[in-house]
Amino acid sequence: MTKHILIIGLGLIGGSLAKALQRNRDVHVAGYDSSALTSRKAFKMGIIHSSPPSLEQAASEADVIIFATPVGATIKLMEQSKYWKLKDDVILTDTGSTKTQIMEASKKLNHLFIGGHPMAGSHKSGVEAAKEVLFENAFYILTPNHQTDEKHMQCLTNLLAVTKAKIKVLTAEEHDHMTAIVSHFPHLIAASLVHQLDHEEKFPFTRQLAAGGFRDTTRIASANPEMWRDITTQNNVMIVQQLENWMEQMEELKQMLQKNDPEPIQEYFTHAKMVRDKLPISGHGAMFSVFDLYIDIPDVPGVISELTGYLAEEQISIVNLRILETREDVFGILIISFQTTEDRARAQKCISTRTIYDTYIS
Ligand SMILES: NC(=O)c1ccc[n+]([C@@H]2O[C@H](COP(=O)([O-])OP(=O)(O)OC[C@H]3O[C@@H](n4cnc5c(N)ncnc54)[C@H](O)[C@@H]3O)[C@@H](O)[C@H]2O)c1
Ligand SMILES: O=C(O)C(=O)C[C@]1(C(=O)O)C=C[C@@H](O)C=C1
Repeated sequence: MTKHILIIGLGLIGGSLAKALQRNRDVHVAGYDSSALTSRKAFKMGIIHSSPPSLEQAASEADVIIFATPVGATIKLMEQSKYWKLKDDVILTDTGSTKTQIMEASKKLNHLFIGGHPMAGSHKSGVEAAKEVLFENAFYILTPNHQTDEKHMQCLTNLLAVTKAKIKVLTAEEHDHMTAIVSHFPHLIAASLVHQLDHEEKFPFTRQLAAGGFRDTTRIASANPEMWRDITTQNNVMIVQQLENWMEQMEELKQMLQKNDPEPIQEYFTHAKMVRDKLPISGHGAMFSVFDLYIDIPDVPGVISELTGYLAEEQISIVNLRILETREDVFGILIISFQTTEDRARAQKCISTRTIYDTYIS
């Protein structure tokens, strides 16, 4: 029997989920967005099967409703859902980056709610950025509440299986504690690093020098400000706690730097490198939204079109392309990003067999 899914909010996450859920032939994916243009685009792009004009009507036909809206809007929609005529055993769920306030709001609902958060994403937003493979190998956190039973949990897990994400069950508090450390607070650090450029008046050229290091560290600062406003205000206590821990550590770091003893300074970097190098790299997850291939290229005209031409011939799609450094007579590094590890492996093989350029994965 066809399962009717309604996704509310057709941006990066709602659109990606819609695409992935369509892999299952037995589901009908209806999509609703407060922007009529977005709903229309999603329908035209084939991301959703139908674009119902009335949210309440669509909700009444759904077996599963997924709120994929910014977390502030999600809480308001959850409130409204109390007045919708829903099927008795409908499952309500969300994709929000915070969980405590959403799970608190779920207690007032008349229907079953299971919190959700796919730990994969990007600094890009909007339906155009939606990718069917976004959640593959990433953790997908579920936060059941007191009403959740095994049957409904299994039902949602089965539905999400096509995303190829790894389901992990946590409490809302565990979720918000951990995401404050690995997702929310890093976002503030990235934004604060970018703000440092505003204070640099002596050498305006500094911005032009922002190369690999600065760009890599601050990529996430390009994400949707409204989404991050909502995340920061909802998980505020955990984030402030994290900031306090960080400031204590920065004080220790400052003291170490003032002593300027090379040994502990190297140890500081060594320990960070060791922990960073051991982080799991198998999925998109919190760490990777794209997969980079590094290629040593000579600084000669036409080399980039030569390489992209080979990839095009073998139908390997690229997501991004950038050069780290090129000087005359010196090899520069071309970084080509791919959507999946499979694409990257095919590209590496293609370039290694067709050229003499060295390729490597960082
Ligand atoms: N971007 C990420 O990396 C990421 C990753 C995992 C989870 N999330 C979470 O998923 C949710 C969606 O994030 P996104 O990146 O897809 O955002 P997005 O900005 O790409 O899309 C959000 C969509 O929701 C729509 N919307 C806003 N208010 C609405 C309302 N009241 N009714 C209907 N539609 C409404 C917007 O028009 C937009 O199309 C957020 O809660 C976010 O915290 C984001
Ligand atoms: O990769 C990115 O650009 C992201 O910021 C994705 C990221 C994260 O912090 O890891 C952002 C917010 C989400 O709730 C989950 C994933």
